[in-house]
Amino acid sequence: MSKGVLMVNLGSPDSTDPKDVKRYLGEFLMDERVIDVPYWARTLLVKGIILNTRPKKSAEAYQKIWWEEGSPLIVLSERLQEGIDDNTSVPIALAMRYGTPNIKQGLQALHDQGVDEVLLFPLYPQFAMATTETILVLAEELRNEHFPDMKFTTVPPFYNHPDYIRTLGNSIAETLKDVDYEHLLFSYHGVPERHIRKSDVTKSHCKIDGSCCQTPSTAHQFCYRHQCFETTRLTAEYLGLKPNTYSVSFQSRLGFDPWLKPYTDRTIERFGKQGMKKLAIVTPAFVSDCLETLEEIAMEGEEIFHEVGGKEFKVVPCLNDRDEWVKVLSRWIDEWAHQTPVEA
Ligand SMILES: C=CC1=C(C)c2cc3[nH]c(cc4nc(cc5[nH]c(cc1n2)c(C)c5CCC(=O)O)C(CCC(=O)O)=C4C)c(C)c3C=C
Ligand SMILES: [Fe+2]
Ligand SMILES: [Fe+2]
Repeated sequence: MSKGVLMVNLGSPDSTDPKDVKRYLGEFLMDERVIDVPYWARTLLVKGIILNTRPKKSAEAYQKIWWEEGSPLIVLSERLQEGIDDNTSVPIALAMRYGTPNIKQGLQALHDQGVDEVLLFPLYPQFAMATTETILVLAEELRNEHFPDMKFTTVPPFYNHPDYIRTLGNSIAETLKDVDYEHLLFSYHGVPERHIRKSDVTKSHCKIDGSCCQTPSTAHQFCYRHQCFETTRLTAEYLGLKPNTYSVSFQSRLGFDPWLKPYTDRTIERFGKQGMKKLAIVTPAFVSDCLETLEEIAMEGEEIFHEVGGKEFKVVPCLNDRDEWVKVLSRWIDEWAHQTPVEA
């Protein structure tokens, strides 16, 4: 068998034109694992309400962060792919869950190179129904329909992998080396609380309270909230952070349902109102900088902090194509590619 890798990230609109943003948001938000309500209700909500108002506002936000080469998320994912490509002989394709290049094109590119054993690599440290699961489900559907002879293996969420924690920790330490800060906020993309309950395989563990995510359970294999707390705990341990000098919050909520709390914008505001002057922020749910880090955190977040009296606001970049990260991922891929199959 011939092996290859399909790395998958979220995706971006093709341009900052509101029409392209609308097409992208339509594909994204009509995904039943993102807006997880019955089809008729999703259609009403997305096509009847959100797509009539949000594309213009989102397009303006994208215009603030767009690069000459295109969407930062896609450009940075491509740089990561190129870096890995230089470090391994295994064919690597890159795809986006929404927009282009899509997962079917990625699988086709590997198929055209003679690959019949694919390592599916969702570029998300923590599992979520709206990210990891939707990639794996779509890839499986495409395999059944178009690539029946392909074999899939999946990279599991790496939220607690020592290589990931070390790389994240080193990136934070390097960025904050000469920065005087009072608090480090770990801001993760939010999800509706309902998603956490839906992904609970025990159907009773996740209470979304002060203790469930710290109490051992098989539910944690699919608990985004637990995995965010673990990434934070392990990174803080690696960096030797003192208690009360760091905390967790969740950003980017959409709609009126309760999402994971505390919310990042309100946390930043509260810190400023309490008299904090110097805040540092890291966003470990994203491996590539994107709209949510470059605009929502680095621009809006800083503005909120300054409005309430904050002075210094330092954002740690995502791992992007950081040399140490490229080497870690190349090694993971090589280890998978060169392992000897277990004889039956
Ligand atoms: C950990 C990663 C992500 C999770 C979990 C996630 C859940 C989630 N997102 C939305 C709605 C939107 N997200 C948007 C942008 C966006 N989301 C992620 C990652 C996760 N989303 C990224 C990397 C990005 C940036 C994409 C880019 O092009 O840079 C947007 C679009 C922008 C906007 O209009 O604000 C929406 C909408 C939901 C509803 C959800 C879980 C249910
Ligand atoms: Fe999102
Ligand atoms: Fe939990």
